[in-house]
Order: sequence, then structure tokens, then C-alpha cells
Amino acid sequence: MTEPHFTGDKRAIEVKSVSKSFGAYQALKSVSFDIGSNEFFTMLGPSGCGKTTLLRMLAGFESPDAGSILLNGKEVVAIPPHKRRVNTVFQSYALFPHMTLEQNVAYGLENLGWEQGRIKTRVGEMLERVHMGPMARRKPAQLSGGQRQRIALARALAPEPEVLLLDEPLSALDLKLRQAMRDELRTLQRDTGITFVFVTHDQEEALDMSDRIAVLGGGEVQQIGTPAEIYEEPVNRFVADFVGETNFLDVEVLDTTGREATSARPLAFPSPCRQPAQR
Ligand SMILES: Nc1ncnc2c1ncn2[C@@H]1O[C@H](COP(=O)(O)OP(=O)(O)OP(=O)(O)O)[C@@H](O)[C@H]1O
Repeated sequence: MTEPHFTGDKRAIEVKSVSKSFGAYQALKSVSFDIGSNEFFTMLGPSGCGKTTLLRMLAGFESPDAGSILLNGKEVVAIPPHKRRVNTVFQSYALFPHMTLEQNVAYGLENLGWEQGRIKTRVGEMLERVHMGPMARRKPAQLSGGQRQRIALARALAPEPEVLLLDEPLSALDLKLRQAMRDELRTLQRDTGITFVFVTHDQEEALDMSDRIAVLGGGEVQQIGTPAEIYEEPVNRFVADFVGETNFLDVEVLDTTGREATSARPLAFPSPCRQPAQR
């Protein structure tokens, strides 16, 4: 496991020694990392590695068995989801089918008690931002998958959350649309300055969009780093295998003088497994 190494000044999220079991199965094993304010941070890993469980904990839908979670310096484990300034975008969009698009976007603002004039302005702004202004009066059933995902984003961003959680939001879209939405998500994150925590099992998506990536495997953080660090300097075989296109070779190890290594003269390696990778 690698140590988190966020070096910016402001931490939006601190996950400290978080563990979680479901019955006898330990889904998360003392996981720790920090996410910086304004970061596009991705949790990447294969199915079952615990990434959705972690995301649900950040949202407040799940509690850790041990450890703590801080949002902007404040412990939130005991705080219910609606009292955290955190919103989630789901793969399934979760739009209200009987409401128009503008009503969908307004819904959360009404619940927060915003005044009607302010809601109208904010809904207009958000629909424009996701290029859906002309369709404001439509209902979700009249939209394509990509358009529904844009409305889900507008709805989640409208109340100006401190953190936006995105749970595999692109996986229901076709390949071409997925690529376009990656760019849009990145632009939205940069323009709004909101911390995005993105969950995916898609390596390319993670490498393409993220400021930093946490690679999860077996309920543990295997490595945290920038896309270049993760891709070019995987710290172990798991990361090299999951993230890169790698060939693993059985080799006979010789020292620098070309003699065979012996136990009396052990060789040192820079990291447990370093695979030169090319994009
Ligand atoms: N409520 C639950 N009850 C029992 N086991 C659960 C529950 N939630 C998650 N798990 C188990 O915990 C492990 C981690 O699940 P999690 O959903 O976090 O994985 P994931 O990495 O998001 O996988 P996927 O990409 O398939 O959604 C899995 O083995 C899963 O079966």
C-alpha cells in the first residue's frame, strides 16, 4: 500500500483508517487518503474492490465500522446525507420521470428553501451550462442517455455542493458519447471548481480525466498518484496489471557486473515491481 501524498493547501476530504465488513467479508481494510479542494479525484479498481462502498460513505449512505471521514476538516460519520454539502450522480441518472427537466433541477433547491426567483435564475444557469436550455420543458423520457446524464449533473450541481460524487456515470453511454462526456465533465469540474470524486473500473477514463487516481484492490489502496505516476511507475504487480498494458517476464537476475546474484550479495531494486509502460 502507498501513502497518500496530497500536497496542496486545502483538503476537501480526509479518509482516515476506514474499515468496513459485510458479515465475515472485509470490504475495506483500513483505507486512508486525502482529496484536495478542487481536485478531480478518481477511485479506480476492479469489480468488488470497495469503491462504491467508499463513495456511499462519503455521501453518508453507509457508515464505516472503524475510522473517520472529514469533509472540509469536519468529522461527518454521524451526519446524515442531507446535511452534508455532498451530491451524487448515479449511473442510472435517477431523474424524476413525471417532472420536466427544469422541475428536476429545481427540486433540490426547493427542498433547501431557496426563494423562487433565485431558483428560476439558478435552474436557467445550470440548464445553459449543460447545453440543455432549449429542452427545459421536456420530460426525461423524451431525452437520450447523454442528455439525461447532463440533467442529472445539472441537478446535482445546482445547490453548489462542496463535493460531487460520480458513481460510474458514463458506463451506460455508448463509446462515442462517453468520450464527449469525459471532456464535458472535466470542463464542468474546472469551471465550477467543485471537488469531483469519480468512481470507475475503466482505466482509460481514469487516466484521461483525473488530477489524481487511487487504485483500489482487495479493499485496500494500492497506489495513489497522478495518471502519469500510476501509468509509468506502478508500485506493484496489481497496479501494473490493472492499469497498464504489460508483459510480465520471468527473468534471471544478474548484478551490474554481470555475475549471477547470490544470497550473500543481494540486489536492490527501486520498487517491488516496476514496469516500463508506453502509452
Ligand atoms: N450491503 C452489502 N451487503 C453485503 N455485501 C456487500 C454490500 N455492499 C457491498 N458488499 C460487498 O462488498 C464488496 C465491495 O463492494 P463495492 O460495491 O464497494 O465494490 P465495487 O468496487 O464498487 O464493485 P462494482 O464495480 O462491481 O460496483 C463486494 O464484494 C460486495 O459484494
